[in-house]
Amino acid sequence: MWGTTNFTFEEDPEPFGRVRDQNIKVMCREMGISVITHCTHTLYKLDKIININGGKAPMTYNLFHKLLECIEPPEEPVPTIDEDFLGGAVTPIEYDHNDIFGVPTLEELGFIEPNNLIRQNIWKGGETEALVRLQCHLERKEFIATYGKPQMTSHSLLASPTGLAPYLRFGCLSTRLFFSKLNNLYQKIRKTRPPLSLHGQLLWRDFFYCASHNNPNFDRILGNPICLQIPWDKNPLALSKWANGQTGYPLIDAIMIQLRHEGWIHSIARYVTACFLTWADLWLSWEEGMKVFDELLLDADWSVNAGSWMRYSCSSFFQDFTHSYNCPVKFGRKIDPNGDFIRRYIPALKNMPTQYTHEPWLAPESVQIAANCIIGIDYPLPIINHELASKINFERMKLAYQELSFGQPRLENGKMIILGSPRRSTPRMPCLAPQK
Ligand SMILES: Cc1cc2nc3c(=O)[nH]c(=O)nc-3n(C[C@H](O)[C@H](O)[C@H](O)COP(=O)(O)OP(=O)(O)OC[C@H]3O[C@@H](n4cnc5c(N)ncnc54)[C@H](O)[C@@H]3O)c2cc1C
Repeated sequence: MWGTTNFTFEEDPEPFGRVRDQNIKVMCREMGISVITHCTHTLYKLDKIININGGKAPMTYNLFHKLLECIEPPEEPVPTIDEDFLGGAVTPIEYDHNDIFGVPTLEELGFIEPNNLIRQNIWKGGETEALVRLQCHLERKEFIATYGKPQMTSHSLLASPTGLAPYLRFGCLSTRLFFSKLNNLYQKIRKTRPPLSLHGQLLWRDFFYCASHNNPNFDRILGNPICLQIPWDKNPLALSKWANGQTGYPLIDAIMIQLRHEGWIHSIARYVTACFLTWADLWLSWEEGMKVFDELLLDADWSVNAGSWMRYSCSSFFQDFTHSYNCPVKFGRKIDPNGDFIRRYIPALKNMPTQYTHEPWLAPESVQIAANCIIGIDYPLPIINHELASKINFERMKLAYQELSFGQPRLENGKMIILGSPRRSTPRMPCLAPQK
């Protein structure tokens, strides 16, 4: 951390220290500058977890969680401005500070906003904003106590004024501060347990950081030892339609337009669109989806993004979980029964009667004319037949797993479960359920 030129140098205890960091230290040493390193971006010292796991990163969240019991808890955060900021601790600045040092606007930087951009000033940058959000977040005690079983509505898909991921991503909010404040709160209220608790969500972040340790190919399929080499299709046109919200499936399109306009989408929205792009519908590579998220998400994070894409495309991190949001129409009706979310982001469907908002191609011609939205002209026809595609893809996935010696699939309560092969002692594979 750079603060003054008068640090005391401490040997870095990290065996996995990055070459860049080492180079900086060497450079500083040559210049007579001391450097002190702290583990701050993650909660835990990841090399310790890897060491006690025999030099390998744990590949399931359960194992990761167990290993945490064997190492010391995260350090307490150092006192920060948040202790005082409500009390009015203000750094004196010159009256013309903004003129001289202010951040230029997008226009001043030469970016022209597209006309159709629904830009909302949702994500105000900086630590002060992060701390206010954290405070609000913690005040929502009930939400925190029952986190993991939230009642989803279409409103839940909108950016929340207490969202924190972009602040963690840019270091405006310390993960240790977040964790420690949660700890304090959990001592007072009833809590859910990881992996579903908010605590558990933060640990997912550390889990993916840990899993990507020493794996430079973590964000790609080729050469990535932890990723199943599933033979995904290549279809640049379909990829572009997905990325630009033109698949003809309103829920998917509304989410992708929201992402493009606002730089954030809800966790479940990420999951739904990831499934659609990969195993549920388009059978395109998770790598491509990850690149789009990487470009558009404000909280885009190399480890968490790639890790999540691998997980939700059934390519890695196999553990018991059931895919249940893979049908955009069915899930769309459930979460957005009145079509409010869809109309917000797809003006072409504004006047489409609610019964057709999730399947506008089924609207009779007279309804389309009355709604001023001709499907195929004003809004695209569906890019794919979901029912057919999900059945075909399901067979392809079965084949891919079999060829990779990942055991025989079986049916349970209408959902397909693929058991990991004993040879690889892989935990149970995700349930792949082609939905009607
Ligand atoms: C395909 C896909 C891609 C994703 N890409 C990213 C990414 O690039 N960066 C990113 O931070 N998260 C990513 N996530 C995880 C998760 O969706 C976001 O962290 C979460 O939606 C952020 O919203 P929030 O600020 O309301 O966080 P909350 O739900 O309030 O959670 C608090 C914090 O916990 C962490 N967290 C929450 N859920 C997860 C999770 N499933 N995995 C790891 N950490 C989590 C985040 O740091 C987050 O800020 C991705 C998920 C999917 C399915």
